[in-house]
Order: sequence, then C-alpha cells, then structure tokens
Amino acid sequence: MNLGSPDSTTTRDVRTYLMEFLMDKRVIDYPWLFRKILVGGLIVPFRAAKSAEAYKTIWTKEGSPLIVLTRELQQALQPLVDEPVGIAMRYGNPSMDDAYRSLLKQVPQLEEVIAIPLYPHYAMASYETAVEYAREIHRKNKYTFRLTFIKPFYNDPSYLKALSEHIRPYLQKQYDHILFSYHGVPARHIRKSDPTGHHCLSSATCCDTASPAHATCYRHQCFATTREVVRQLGIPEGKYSNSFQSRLGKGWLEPFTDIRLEEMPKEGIKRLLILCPAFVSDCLETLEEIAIRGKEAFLAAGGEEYTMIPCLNADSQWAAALAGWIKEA
Ligand SMILES: C=CC1=C(C)c2cc3[nH]c(cc4nc(cc5[nH]c(cc1n2)c(C)c5CCC(=O)O)C(CCC(=O)O)=C4C)c(C)c3C=C
Ligand SMILES: [Fe+2]
Ligand SMILES: [Fe+2]
Repeated sequence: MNLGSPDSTTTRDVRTYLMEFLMDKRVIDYPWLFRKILVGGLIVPFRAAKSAEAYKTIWTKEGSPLIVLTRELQQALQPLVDEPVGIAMRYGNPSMDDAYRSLLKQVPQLEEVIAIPLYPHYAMASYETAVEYAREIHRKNKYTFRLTFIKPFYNDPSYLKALSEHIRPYLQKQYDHILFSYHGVPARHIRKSDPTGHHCLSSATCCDTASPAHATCYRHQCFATTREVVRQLGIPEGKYSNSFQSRLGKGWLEPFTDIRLEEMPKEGIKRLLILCPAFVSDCLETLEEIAIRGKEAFLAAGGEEYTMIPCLNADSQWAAALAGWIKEA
C-alpha cells in the first residue's frame, strides 16, 4: 500500500486527488466543516494548478513515478513469495477495492491478506490512515478473509541493512555532509499520536528518552532510522543531520529542509548528499521538491555539488526484506 498520485497531470485530476487526500481527517485533522472550507475553498483552488505543473516535471510515459515504482517493487517481490502480490493506493488508483477484488479473483478461497503500508515510520497521515482505510473497505465489503498489517519498519534490521547498503556506494564520493530529509508533519499530529499525553515534544531531547510514546512517535522513529544507518555506515557525528520537508502551513517539525539547504553552503557545506528515507518509492516530493528545487536552492546559495540518493524503489535487498516479513507474518 502506497500513498497514491493523480490519474494524470491535468489540473482537474490533480484537484480530484488533492481533495481526496486533504479531506482525509488524519491528514488535515480539523472538524469536517472547517476542513471542507479550508481545503475546498482555500488550499485546493490555489494549489491544484501549481501541483499539476510540478507533476508535469516528473511524469513518465508509464505515468506517475510513485505508481510505476510501486509496481516495479511488486514485480521484484512476486518471484520471492508463493502468494500473489497486489498493490493499492490510499488515494486514487489502483484503489484498495481494486486490490482486494484482484486478489480474490486470483485466490477465490482467500483466507488472509497481509497488508504492508509502505511507510517506514508511523504517522497518522501515512501509516495510520492506510491501515484504517484498508480495514474500512474490508468491513464495507463484508470480506471474510483475515487482514494482517506489517508494523512500521523504521528499526527493522533487514530494512536498515537494505537502506544502508543502498546508500554505501554514494559515500565513495567526497562529500561534506549527508542530509536525511524526512517528510514533515504538523507538531500537533505528534502530540495527538502520543498515548501518554505528555511525552512527545515536551523537551528538545524527548525522542532520546525511553517512552511507550515512541511506538507512534514519527519524530523518534525518523531519528532512530538515521541513528542506525549512520552507525552501520560509520558516518561520524557532525557529518550528517536530519531535516523535515514538504511543509504545508505553520507549526510543522523543524528544522525545515528548504531552509537548511540555503544555510548549509554558508556553514562551509559545499558538497551535499541528500536522501529522503520517509519514502520508499520516489515521488513528487523526492523528484521535484528535493532533486529539482532543492538542488537549485542549494547551488544558488553557494553549494557546489548536490547528489540525491534515490529511494529504495525496487532494490533487491529491500524486496528480500519484504519477502522475509511476509514469510514471518
Ligand atoms: C497536511 C498535509 C500533509 C501531511 C500531514 C502529509 C504527510 C505525509 N505525506 C507523506 C507522503 C507523501 N506526500 C506526498 C504528496 C503530498 N503531501 C501533501 C500534504 C501532506 N502530507 C500534499 C498536498 C501532497 C501532494 C502534492 C503537492 O501538492 O505538493 C507524496 C507524493 C505523491 C505523488 O504523487 O508523488 C507522498 C509519497 C507522508 C509519508 C507523510 C507523513 C509522514
Ligand atoms: Fe505528503
Ligand atoms: Fe517523541
């Protein structure tokens, strides 16, 4: 299960997609009427045409990179498992309904579906909404097969190994700094997902202090991924950092990637490696925001070399990690 993309780059299709996405109460978590006014009256009318232009810069002959690359992952995984592998998007197509129907066609006596939300880290706007949506469609259709979910895998050894080995070749090149740029979320979401009601964002170091809140703390989980990858790769303290990208509005997690990209050259960071570990498939937010606009901003601010490390996409070790979880589930 991945996030999903518009059906095409027309403003109309992008508008339909953005309405579905941003009307999700786990993405914009305001009461329905306020959300409707904000999304339908303010955000989408202004954003749709601009987003459509952005999609045009990354769209391929086969369609949206996110969908194409999720399909490539499906194809890499299929030979490694005995059961049929389907793909579904939280928003747009192919839908969850399509995926269930296709699996039932292939296995009429379907007993269990193992769903893997393709997000390493828990967030109400990504992992949680994917799980709740898969359950809702299952319930609405009165399906009798069991539905099992793979947990966020931010600290799973086989995921971390695949990610580290994917990054390793890029470290051969001379670089000054490696930036782990995670998708941002509003700080409010982090507090809402805190089951203790008082741990998350209570201090600058809360994510390093043991707490049951970390099972659903996106910020903690992002930091944990970085910590383990840099340990495996022997990247020294000071040569790496974390940031948060793609903010929409105020009060999102900091530091912001776009601001850091402008500041870094002035701090002497001229040769940058950048990766986006909140995504396993390249998409608008990695290919347009980071690889195109991020590069322009870094070079304009005095940077000299900017290398974007792609997402895991259909990497063979990554596909093997997924196959391992399916066998263990
Ligand atoms: C309130 C807004 C948003 C939250 C919260 C949010 C969290 C979040 N998103 C992803 C993954 C992806 N987001 C993508 C695109 C995208 N995200 C938002 C807004 C929020 N995301 C918007 C409006 C868009 C659409 C594009 C745009 O207009 O900028 C994508 C790419 C989709 C594609 O087609 O390529 C992904 C993937 C995560 C993992 C996350 C929380 C951690
Ligand atoms: Fe997003
Ligand atoms: Fe936290």
